[in-house]
Amino acid sequence: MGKSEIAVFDTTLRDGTQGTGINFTLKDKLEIAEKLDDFGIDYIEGGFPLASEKETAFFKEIQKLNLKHSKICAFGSTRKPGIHASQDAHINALLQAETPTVVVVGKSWDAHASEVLQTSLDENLNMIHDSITYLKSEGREIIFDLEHFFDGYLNNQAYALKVLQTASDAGADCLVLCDTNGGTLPQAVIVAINNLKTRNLAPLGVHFHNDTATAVASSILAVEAGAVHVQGTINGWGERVGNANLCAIIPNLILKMKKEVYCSTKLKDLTKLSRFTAEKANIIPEKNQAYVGETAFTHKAGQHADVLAKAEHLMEHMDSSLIGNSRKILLSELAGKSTIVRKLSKYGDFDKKSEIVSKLTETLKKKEMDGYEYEAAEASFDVIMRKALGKYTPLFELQNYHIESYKTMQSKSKTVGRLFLNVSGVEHMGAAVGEGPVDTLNASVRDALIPSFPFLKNIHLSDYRVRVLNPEEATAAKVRVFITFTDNNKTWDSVGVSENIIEASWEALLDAINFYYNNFILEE
Ligand SMILES: CC(=O)SCCNC(=O)CCNC(=O)[C@H](O)C(C)(C)COP(=O)(O)OP(=O)(O)OC[C@H]1O[C@@H](n2cnc3c(N)ncnc32)[C@H](O)[C@@H]1OP(=O)(O)O
Ligand SMILES: CC(=O)C(=O)O
Repeated sequence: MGKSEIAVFDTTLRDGTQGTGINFTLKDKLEIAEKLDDFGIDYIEGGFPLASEKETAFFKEIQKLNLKHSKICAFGSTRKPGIHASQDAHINALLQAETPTVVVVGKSWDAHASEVLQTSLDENLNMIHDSITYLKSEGREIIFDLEHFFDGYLNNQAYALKVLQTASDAGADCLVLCDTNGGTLPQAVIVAINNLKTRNLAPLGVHFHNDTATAVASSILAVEAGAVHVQGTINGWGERVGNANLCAIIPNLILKMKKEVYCSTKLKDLTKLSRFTAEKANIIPEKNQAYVGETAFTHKAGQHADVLAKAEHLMEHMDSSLIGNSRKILLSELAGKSTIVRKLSKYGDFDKKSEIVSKLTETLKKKEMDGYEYEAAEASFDVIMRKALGKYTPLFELQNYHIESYKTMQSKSKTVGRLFLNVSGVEHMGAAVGEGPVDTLNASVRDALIPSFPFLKNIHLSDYRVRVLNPEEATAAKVRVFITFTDNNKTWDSVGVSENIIEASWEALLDAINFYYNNFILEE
């Protein structure tokens, strides 16, 4: 592990869970904390112990895990007005969490002290001072979050500075300037931080929300201006539109700014960490997230694929493997010959002058004109390439299919199907009753062929999507059907287009089965 010049503070388990739709079970929280520790995050804010029994339980259970590096922090407010810190429920909950570090959040915008806490500005300072000194006397490291610091600084600079000085004098180990409402632009952040440089204060940290889509920018500029502690969440989740995204901040610090950060030796696990956390939150990760998103190194334009073929360092800002991501080149109407050469490379060496490359490029453009889309259906294009190369062996030929849907007053609709297939001159018949035509076709093929081709038992349809291409044609409109198949290990996608949804589905089904048959059965 590297040394730490900048401390990375993760609040996925606290502020992250303030994001809409982000809910973790206790087990999820513990598993995420373990992954954050493996990755080398310096501080993990585990939650708000006063908020619920689950939060309290987290702090008990996490002690049993013997984390290697991360310091677990409990989060809570300063004491209430007019009482001693030792009598305050928040402060006691923080102590009972038994974490080495506690995060105390206090008001630094005068209007919040008077209108929300409904106390005097002096009493707010006392609350901050007492809470910190009391927790320090109990042996805790204190990270003091100055809630609404940048708005406070704008509205009553003298008071915001008094809050900073009070917390620092009380012994806070780090003063975190928070943009709680997320409305501050990076230039204002820099002005404020530069103005603090001449003061004798504890080290500074920052915590940004992303309401102006500048949270990451503000975080890295703040580090440039002298902040030594940066807070954020995995995947940028958090209250309202989210927090600064650590999946962008961490590689920015390490790769672009050459800062020494403890987790630098684990950087290649960043994409995995992002996806693991998304899985725990049961959220499909944003594909276009910087660095770790599925499309962060995906190229669609033909000219870009051409550059990658000639000089890959000229078309990507970094080597995607450094953060555990990978490059993809998409097939589409925007592709050129370079993209086809790359796709054909699994079948041999071709160059842009090969006749087959021109032919396949034309086929691709024409098929896309006709409504096919291969970007998310590469199995169908693989079948096209194999046909062009003479490397395609169909599992069967269709003689005919017959599909009939019926519904009675008493029952919901059912579809009955029967088909005849020809396999090397032998006729196979299959029949099934299914929920709808695609289900029935799929089941009929399996009924006909599983006795001779048991591999079909191991693959199944996992997703089916339909898009109407020209809705103005009403019931005569063309539809595009995408099918995803899986063998529970790999997945592959195919596409079919027709005015008839059954025919479009059949086409996609054929490609999906034949893709697998040619690539994984015949060639195994
Ligand atoms: C910027 C941030 O993200 S801060 C983190 C906020 N996180 C959360 O609120 C999530 C967890 N919160 C909870 O479970 C609950 O809100 C609790 C348990 C903390 C408090 O619940 P309740 O006691 O019912 O209070 P409620 O949520 O209605 O109001 C918040 C109280 O905290 C007080 N408060 C807010 N900030 C501070 C502060 N820095 N110091 C002291 N008190 C504070 C408010 O004045 C209000 O007190 P009041 O009830 O005396 O008016
Ligand atoms: C502390 C915190 O979460 C905030 O001010 O946004």
